[in-house]
Amino acid sequence: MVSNYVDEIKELNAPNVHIKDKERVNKLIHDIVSDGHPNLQVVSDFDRTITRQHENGKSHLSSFAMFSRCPSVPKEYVETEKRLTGKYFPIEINPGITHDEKRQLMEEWWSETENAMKGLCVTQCEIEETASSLGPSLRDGTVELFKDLHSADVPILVFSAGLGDSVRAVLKHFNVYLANVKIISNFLKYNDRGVIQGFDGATIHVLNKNEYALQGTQYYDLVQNRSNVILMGDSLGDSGMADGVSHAHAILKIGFLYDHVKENLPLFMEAFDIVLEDDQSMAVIRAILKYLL
Ligand SMILES: Nc1nc2c(ncn2[C@@H]2O[C@H](COP(=O)(O)O)[C@@H](O)[C@H]2O)c(=O)[nH]1
Ligand SMILES: [Mg+2]
Repeated sequence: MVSNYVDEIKELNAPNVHIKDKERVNKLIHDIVSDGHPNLQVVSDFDRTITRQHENGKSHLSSFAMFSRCPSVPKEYVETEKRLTGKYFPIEINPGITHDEKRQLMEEWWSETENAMKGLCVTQCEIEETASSLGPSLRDGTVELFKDLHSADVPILVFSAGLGDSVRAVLKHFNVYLANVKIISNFLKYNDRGVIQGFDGATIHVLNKNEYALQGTQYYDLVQNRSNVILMGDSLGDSGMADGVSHAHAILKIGFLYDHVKENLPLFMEAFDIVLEDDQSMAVIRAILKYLL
C-alpha cells in the first residue's frame, strides 16, 4: 500500500511543483485513492486552466475574447472589450491589490462587459463556428483526462467566470462535452428575436465562485454522494470553487501559476495544495488518477 504518494509520483517531484504541506497532500491523495472513483468528482476552472495559459509565448484567447471574434460582433463591441480587458486584466492578475478592492473592480468589469453585449445578435451557431476556427489549445492531456473520467463515470464540473456559450463550444469542438461534464458559467440570455439581453442568472466573476450556490443546481444533485474533490484553477478565486460542495470530505486543490510568479507563489501556496509553475499540461492530475481509474 502506497503511503508516500508525493515521493512516489514523479510528476510531483519536478522543480516547478510547489507543495506547502506534503503530509497533507499525502493524506488527501490517500483518502481519494482509498475511497475510489465512485466517491470522486472533479471541479475545474476553464479559462487558462482547461485551456493553456500560453503557447509559444503567446497568451491564449479567453472565452469572452473568442466571442468578440465572432463576425457579427460590431466593431464598437470589439473596441470596448479590448479597452476593458486592457484596463482590468492587469488588475485581475496583480497580487498587490486588496481582495475587496479587486472584487469591486472585477464586478465593474463583468457588468460593463454584460452591458456592452446587450442588443447584439450573435447566434450559438456562430459562437461554435468561431470557437472551432479559433479554438485555443487545451492543456496537454486534457482530452485523455476527460475521456478517462467519462469511462469511470466521474462527474466534471467546469466552473467558469468566462462566457459559458464559448466554453461549451470549445469543449464540443474537442469532443469532450461528454455526458459526465456539466458547465456552470455566464450563459447568454436571448429574447425571442435572438437579441442578447445579458447573462442568464447571477453573474459569476473570478472572485465570487466560492459564494455561488451549487446547491439546487443539476450538478449538485449529481454529486450528492461524492465526497472527494480534485479542484483545478489558475486564479486565487478558483480555490473556493468547491466551497458549495457542503458534504465534501477530501478536497485536493491544484493551482496553475503563470503570472507574477515571485509575488503570487506564497499566495497560491496558501490557497492550493499543489502549485504548478508554468505547467501547460494535465500530467499531475492524470498521474494521481492512475491510482484509482
Ligand atoms: N478577453 C476578455 N477576457 C475576460 C473578459 N471578462 C473576463 N475575462 C477573463 O475570463 C476569465 C474568467 O474565466 P475562468 O474560466 O477562468 O473563470 C478571467 O480570468 C478573465 O481574465 C472580457 O471581457 N474579455
Ligand atoms: Mg481561469
